Amino acid sequence: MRLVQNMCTIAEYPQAGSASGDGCSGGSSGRPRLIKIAVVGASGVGKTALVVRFLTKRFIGDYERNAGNLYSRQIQIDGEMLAIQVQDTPGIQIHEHSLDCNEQLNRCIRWADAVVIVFSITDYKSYELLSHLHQQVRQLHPGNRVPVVVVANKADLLHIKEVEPQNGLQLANMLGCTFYEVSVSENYNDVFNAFHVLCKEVSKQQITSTPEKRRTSLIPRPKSPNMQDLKRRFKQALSAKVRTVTSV
Ligand SMILES: Nc1nc2c(ncn2[C@@H]2O[C@H](COP(=O)(O)OP(=O)(O)OP(=O)(O)O)[C@@H](O)[C@H]2O)c(=O)[nH]1
Repeated sequence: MRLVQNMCTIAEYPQAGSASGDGCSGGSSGRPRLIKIAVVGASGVGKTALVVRFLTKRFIGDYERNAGNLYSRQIQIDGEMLAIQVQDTPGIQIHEHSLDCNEQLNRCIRWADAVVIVFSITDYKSYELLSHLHQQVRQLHPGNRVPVVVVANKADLLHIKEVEPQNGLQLANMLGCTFYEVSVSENYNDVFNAFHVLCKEVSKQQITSTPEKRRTSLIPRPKSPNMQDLKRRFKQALSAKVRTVTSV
């Protein structure tokens, strides 16, 4: 990717959040809490453009094919400074009836606290991929409701649309995801709002789940059987048996 300013890749970025890397510390260490977002979708839907727009406010029309870069930015949400890491992922290849999710993509999804699934309204196949990707996210985060936002991009290209925006909204609702129709090229605010909503959701989850985790770890473990007691009872049982045998 070219011409990216005001951003740094993970290699340059100081590890925000936690040493444990669970993205939930901060607070006590004085560092901003870390929120990790993966952006996934078919090739050419505008994933890189979306990420760059969010991070720099700029639309840069021409990118090299993405190999999966990680970017970061700090934003303030509800008065709290958060460190956001955004993982741009390589475009997914669509096969006949299956999703070709390689290990790199799966790793990104597992790593993320939240996922943005992007499709383009000018590419029906990218829309069809949506439910497969959503399923993949749920499979890779079993028992954990990772927030997912569906972004229908290229809203400025209505004259060549292949997907009715209404269909995107309906499907997103069915999947329980927030939906945003955006034009990365023409509108920064919608892009920002999509990420903002997602960050808020993750932030809320982190805040509510952290004390829960702590409480769970404080619940006493069931005691292991007391060996002395077991031995005593065993001896008692044995001597009772011996008495029975002797008395016969
Ligand atoms: N008209 C229009 N073009 C867009 C918009 N967003 C992205 N594009 C263009 O779509 C093309 C693909 O954008 P990318 O951001 O490279 O798409 P990608 O999903 O990252 O593609 P891969 O790297 O192949 O996965 C580029 O030519 C962008 O300029 C948009 O909102 N409107």
